[in-house]
Amino acid sequence: MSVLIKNGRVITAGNDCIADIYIEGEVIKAIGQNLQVKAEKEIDAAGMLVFPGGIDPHVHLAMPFMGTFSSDDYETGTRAALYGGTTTVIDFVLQTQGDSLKAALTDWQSRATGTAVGDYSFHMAVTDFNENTKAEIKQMIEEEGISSFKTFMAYKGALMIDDRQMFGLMSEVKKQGGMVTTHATNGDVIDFLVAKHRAEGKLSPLYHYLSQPEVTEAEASNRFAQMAGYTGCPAYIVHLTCEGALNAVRDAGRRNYQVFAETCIQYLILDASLYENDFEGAKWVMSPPLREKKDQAALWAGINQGLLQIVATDHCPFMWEQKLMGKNDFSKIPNGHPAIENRIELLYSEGVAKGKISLNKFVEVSSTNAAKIFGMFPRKGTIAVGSDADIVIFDPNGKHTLSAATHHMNVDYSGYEGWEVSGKVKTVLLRGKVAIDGDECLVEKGNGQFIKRSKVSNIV
Ligand SMILES: NC(=O)NCCC(=O)O
Ligand SMILES: [Zn+2]
Ligand SMILES: [Zn+2]
Repeated sequence: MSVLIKNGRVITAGNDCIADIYIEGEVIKAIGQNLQVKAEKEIDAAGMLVFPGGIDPHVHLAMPFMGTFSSDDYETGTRAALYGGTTTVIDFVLQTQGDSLKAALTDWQSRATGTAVGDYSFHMAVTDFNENTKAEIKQMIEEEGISSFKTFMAYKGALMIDDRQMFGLMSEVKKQGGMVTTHATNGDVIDFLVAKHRAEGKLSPLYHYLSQPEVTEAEASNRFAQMAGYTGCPAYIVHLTCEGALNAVRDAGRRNYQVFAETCIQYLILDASLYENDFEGAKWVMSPPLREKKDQAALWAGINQGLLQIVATDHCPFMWEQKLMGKNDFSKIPNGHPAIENRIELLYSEGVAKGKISLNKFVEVSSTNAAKIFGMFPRKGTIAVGSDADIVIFDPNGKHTLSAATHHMNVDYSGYEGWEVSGKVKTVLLRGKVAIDGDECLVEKGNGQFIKRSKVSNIV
C-alpha cells in the first residue's frame, strides 16, 4: 500500500515546513514539496499540522495493582492511545518478588501479544534485585530488547526496593548498557504519614495528598540522582511533579550526571485543589499526587529549559467502582488516572495554543525524546525517510470538549470532564496504515507490534 499526504505543515523536533510525505508499505519513502508520485491513497492535509505519532513511555495496561487491575487492557488502551494520536506506548512488566524477570515478561507478553491495536514496548520493573535478577539483566537487554529497568522507591511492602538493591541494579545496568528509571518518592516517610493519618481517623482522599508532601519527592529524586552520578548509570525519573524534584535534576545536570526526567500531562494542568471535594477527589488519587500552581509553573519552565525531556501520562485507569474500594480509607483507593487518549490534545491546547511551548518542543516532548531516550530512534519519533510512517494529521482549529461519554478508554469517568480543547487529532497512521480516520478506528486487535529497543549507550 502506498499513501501520499499532501500539503500539510510538517513539524518535527527540528523542522517546520509545508511538504508532502510519500509512504510505501510501513515506512516513509520521500518528503518534499509537490512530490510527483502516484499513490494508492492520497490524503489532503492542507491547513493541518502533520507530526510524528506520539510515544507515551509511561502507561499501565491490565496491571495488577492494589488488589485489582487497571481497567484498560492492551486492546482498549492502545486503541484509545491511537484515537489520541499516540502510536507507541511503553508499559511496565512487574517482577513478582521471589520470581524471575523472565517469568514476569512471559506473563505480560501473554496479555499483549495478539491483543494490542497500537505498537508497544516494555520497561522491566525490578522489585527484587538479587543474584538471580542480576544475571538476567544482560539477557533482557540483548535478547528481549528491553533496555530500561524501572524501580519503585515507594509502595513500601509491595513494589519498593531499598538503596542497596538500587545501587546493585544501577551498577549492573550500567555495565550492560541499559538505563534505570524510578518512581522517586521516599517510601518510608510516606508509610509513616499514611499510618499517622489513618490513626488520627483522617481517611478522605485529601490525606493521600497530605501523606506525600513535596519533600518526599525532592529527597528521593536527589538520592536517586546522586546514586546515578556515582555509578555512572543513565537514569530517568518518571512522573516528576514538583519544583523540589526538578531542582534535584538541575543539580545532577550541573554535575554532568545522565539524569533524564519526565512529567505527566496532569501535573502540568491540574492541581491539588481537586482533593478538596471530598470523595470526588479519588478520581485524581495518584502517586505522586497533584501539586500546587507554583509547581506547574516550574514544570513548564523545566520543559523549556530541557530539564524535563518527556511529557507522558502514567495512564493507570480504574473504574469508579474500583475507586470506591477506598471509600472509607484513602490508602485503599487504587492509585492512578486515565489520560492515554487526552495527552496530545491537552498538551497542544494548554501548551502550544496558550503559548507556553513551541510546536517543535511539543513534538520533542510528546514523541522524539521518548524515541531517543528509550532506544527507538529514528525508527520511531520523527518524520524522516526510512522511519516508520507513524503520523498524526491534526486540525489546529478543531475545538471540542473532553468527556467520558465520548472517550475510548475503558473507564467510566474522565479526569478532564467538560475540558474545552483547541485542536483535534483527525487522522492517525501507524506503520503506513490509516489507523484512525475521524471517529473510526480502522485497525484491529492484534495490529500492534512489540518494538524491541536498543542499548541506551547507543543513544545517550
Ligand atoms: N501513579 C499511580 O498513581 N499509579 C500507577 C503506578 C505508578 O506509576 O506509581
Ligand atoms: Zn509511579
Ligand atoms: Zn506509573
